[in-house]
Amino acid sequence: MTHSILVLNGPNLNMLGTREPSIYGNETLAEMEKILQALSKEHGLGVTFFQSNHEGAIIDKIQQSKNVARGIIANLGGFTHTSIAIRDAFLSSGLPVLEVHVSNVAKREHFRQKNYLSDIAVGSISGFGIFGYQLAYLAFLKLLPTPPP
Ligand SMILES: O=C1C[C@@](O)(C(=O)O)C[C@@H](O)[C@@H]1O
Repeated sequence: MTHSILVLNGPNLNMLGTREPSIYGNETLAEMEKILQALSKEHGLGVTFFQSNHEGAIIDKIQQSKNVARGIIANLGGFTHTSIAIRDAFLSSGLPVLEVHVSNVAKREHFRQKNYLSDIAVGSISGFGIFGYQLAYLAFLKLLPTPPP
């Protein structure tokens, strides 16, 4: 869908709801998608979803989103801390990116403090569970000009 926000989730985020609930909570990706779809209906800014456990598939999706999506809400999971290639794909797309993390990454292990996305993102939301995706969507409503250019 053109002129939409792409919600892009990386590895292991398909396991939300059952994955380490003490860290990531009990809510699922499907529940998050339902909430954002309702927001999209209310506000008229389209939303599409993509999740992959594969770095190349994520890069392909970002490349395909150039001149199609209006912005990306991205939770890259573990790739946040490792992937220069995904960072490069975002830069090449020219799309505004809002970073989301379900857990508060700043409070966690040292190896999670390396982040290849945050300095090229418009902003980052971390530690609010799946509510973070909602916050990012609302931020895009503020940031993007209406109607689309
Ligand atoms: O997979 C994830 C999930 C995460 O991105 C989050 O949403 O809190 C944080 C990452 O460090 C981790 O590898």
